[in-house]
Order: sequence, then structure tokens, then C-alpha cells
Amino acid sequence: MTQPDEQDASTAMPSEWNEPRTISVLGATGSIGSSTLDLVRRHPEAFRVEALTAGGNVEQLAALAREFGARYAAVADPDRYAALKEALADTDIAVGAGDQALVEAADRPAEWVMAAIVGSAGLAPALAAIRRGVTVALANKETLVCAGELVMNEVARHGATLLPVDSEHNAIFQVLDGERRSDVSRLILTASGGPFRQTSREVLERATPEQAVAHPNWSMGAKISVDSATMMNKGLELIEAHHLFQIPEERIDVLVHPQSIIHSMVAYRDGSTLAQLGLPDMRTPIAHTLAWPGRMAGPVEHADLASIGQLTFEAPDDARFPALGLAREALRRAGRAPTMLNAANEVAVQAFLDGEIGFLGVPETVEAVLDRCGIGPIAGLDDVEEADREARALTRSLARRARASA
Ligand SMILES: NC(=O)C1=CN([C@@H]2O[C@H](COP(=O)(O)OP(=O)(O)OC[C@H]3O[C@@H](n4cnc5c(N)ncnc54)[C@H](OP(=O)(O)O)[C@@H]3O)[C@@H](O)[C@H]2O)C=CC1
Ligand SMILES: CC(=O)[C@@H](O)[C@H](O)COP(=O)(O)O
Ligand SMILES: [Mn+2]
Repeated sequence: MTQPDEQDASTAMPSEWNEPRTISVLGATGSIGSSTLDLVRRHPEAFRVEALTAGGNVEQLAALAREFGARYAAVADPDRYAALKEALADTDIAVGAGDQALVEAADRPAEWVMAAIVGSAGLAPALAAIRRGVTVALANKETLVCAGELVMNEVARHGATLLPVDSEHNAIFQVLDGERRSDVSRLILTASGGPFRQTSREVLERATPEQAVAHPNWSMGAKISVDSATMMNKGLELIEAHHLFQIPEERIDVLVHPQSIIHSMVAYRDGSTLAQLGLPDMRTPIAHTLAWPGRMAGPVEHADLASIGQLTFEAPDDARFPALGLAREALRRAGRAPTMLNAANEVAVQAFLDGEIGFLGVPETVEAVLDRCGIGPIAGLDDVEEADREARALTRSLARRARASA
């Protein structure tokens, strides 16, 4: 067999792979799903696709299922079942619709599962994959925000391998490789600052959904793009990092780095700080998880630091971007608070995208929900669902009230 250092650089698979890796992609029609399948498309010899899922976009899902020869395709919206069945009628691809069909997709025999459904809708399918004890590449950060302890306990109980896809967490995962956790002083999550990094509060009052989704560096789905604009994304990532790496909140910093070249850093107790760098393209962290524990050839160029010229840093502005502080507070309070923060944020972001509340209304509404949220532990999935439901109802009623008084 080829030795790793003799490997042809253009070969997709790490040299130790003897056969294609069977994979499923949950959220196949989204930004992360598309980047994942772009890598698979470039290296058909290395992967076999078992299952693909979408929310409602049956046309794209059916086209992808055909292209990649998937064995199962599932759509979340039950009303789209007939359309999906018809679109794949001349194939032997099995189809399903509804929440249970997403879980079935995750349950099918793939050794690697990409969890890239947006929002807490991704929790049950991600848990189903984790419970099979396979490798789960986790993009869906809301899963860890709304049920972090529960998810990490299930990972340990079922011997699953959880690989972080989120660029910051993937960077930290790479930088922690081979290091002892007890030697870590601090995690430093980098943040681009989003499209409104230099925008005054007065202008933020009138920010439109179109402006909010125009991220300066990354091309992403609408929900995470708005999260980046409010900086709630970094708050969610703080909670995600706490669960993934078991580091207390007070030892996780956020540093604004507008170029998004350094994806995060780890400071060690001997004074060293280690970083992972790359161009802002999710195909790099996704490729890392696809080939893990090896590496595969990827399409992304290395960052040309001479032409980039300057990497700059600044502290986050808590006054203009209160969402970060809200997430820290929720993590400190623990129990139901992060679950409610996440649910309130999902509803408030959608209300902003639908033109029902203003941009600053997003963190204001989340704060109001947290202020009213009863404390209590999360002992199981039922508690997560109840806290999620309660926060969604409260957020909707606060958003309605805000609209009525506007
Ligand atoms: N995009 C990025 O660069 C990054 C994303 N992430 C995280 O990855 C996740 C996905 O993000 P992204 O790809 O940008 O999002 P997109 O909005 O681009 O894609 C979301 C995917 O989830 C599907 N979906 C939507 N709603 C539901 C639902 N209720 N049930 C089941 N499936 C649903 C969508 O299907 P359909 O197309 O049919 O609507 C689509 O396949 C998020 O949690 C995000 O925070 C993390 C780091 C970076
Ligand atoms: C690509 C990725 O991981 C996003 O979460 C990204 O970090 C968003 O950028 P912000 O740093 O602006 O939140
Ligand atoms: Mn990120």
C-alpha cells in the first residue's frame, strides 16, 4: 500500500482508505449541503451517497438524489411527499416526508453523516445519527445550543465521533489535535464582525434583511447570515465551543478579525497561541471532516498572505451587538436558558426576514424572552421540546405586540 508521504496530491482519498466512504447529507440543498456535495462530485471514486434530505425544495433534492445515486431522499414538509415521489418515480430511490423521514434518513447505514439542517429542526436527525455510533460532521450549531449536554452525553454513550464543521470549531479541533486539554488556557473564537461591523446604532435601526444577509466574507444561508449580522452567531458559537471542547464560558474569548483568515485560536499555558488559517470557504473544514482522520485534496487555494497584506483585530462592541452578551448570560444560567435563547432567536430572525420586526428588534426580543424565562433543568428531550415550544410562543407574542405598537 502507498505510504502517506508517497501519496499523489491529486488523490481524493487518504491512502489508508480501501473503499469508498458511505455518506448521508442532511440539509443537502442548503449552503453547507451544496459545499459538501461539491467535494463529493469532484471525487466520485471516494464516496457513496446513502441518503439526502431537504426542507421543502423537492426539485433540487430530486436532482441531487439522481446525480449522486442516493438510496433514500426525504423532505421535511409532508405536503411535498407526492411531488418528491413523482419526481423520482422512474428510479429505485426510496422516498419519505415529514419529521420521521428525516430521522429515517439519519438512521440509514452511512458511516459518515453531515448534519446541516438549519435550526433546532436538525436536533432529532442529528441525535439519530449519533445514536448509531458513527461519525457525525456537525454544522448545525443550534443542536448543541439547544441540547448541548444531552447531545454530548449521547455521543459518549454511543461511541460516536462528533467532528465540528463550523469554521471556528473546526479550526480549534485541528489546533487541539494531540494537545492535552489541561494545557489549554483559553479558546479565542474569531468573528468577522459581519456586514454592520462599522455601522452606527442609528443606521442599524433601519437595517434591511437584504443588507443583513450580505455577509462580507462568507456565502451562507439566510438564518446564519442574519445571526452573523447581529453577532448572535458568535454567541451561539460560544455555547457550541463550550460543549464541544468542555471549556468554561469565562475561558472562551471573542476577537473580531474582519478578514476571516484566522478561523480561531487556542492559547496554551506556556504562552503559545496556535491558529488555523485559510480562505473563507467552507469546503476546507468540510473536507477536513470528510477525510478525517486523514486529509483529502480540496479545491480551495491556500491563503496568499502577501497579497492579503494585513490581518487586523479588534474587540467586539457589546453596546451595538448585545446578542453576544445574551448568549454568555444564557450559558452561565444553563438549564433551559440556552434552549430558549436559541428558539427565541430562530423566531425573531424569521420575523425580521419577514419584515415584521426591525433589525434591533431581534436581540431586544431575545432579551425579553430570556428575562421572562423560568429557570429549570434540561433532563431529557422532552424538556428541550417544552422549553423550545414555550420560547417560540412567547417570542411570537412579543413580536406581535411590537408590531402592533409600531
Ligand atoms: N453556511 C455556512 O457557511 C455555515 C453554516 N453553519 C450551520 O449549518 C447549518 C446549515 O446552514 P446553511 O447551509 O447555511 O443553511 P441553508 O438555509 O442554506 O440550508 C438549510 C438546509 O436545511 C433544510 N431545512 C430548512 N428547514 C428545515 C426543516 N424545518 N427541516 C428539515 N430541513 C430543513 C433546507 O432545505 P430547503 O433547501 O428545502 O429549504 C436546507 O437543505 C446551520 O445550522 C448553520 O448555522 C455553520 C457554519 C457555516
Ligand atoms: C463560516 C462560519 O463558520 C460562519 O459561522 C462564520 O463564522 C460567520 O461569520 P461571523 O464571524 O461573521 O459570524
Ligand atoms: Mn462559524
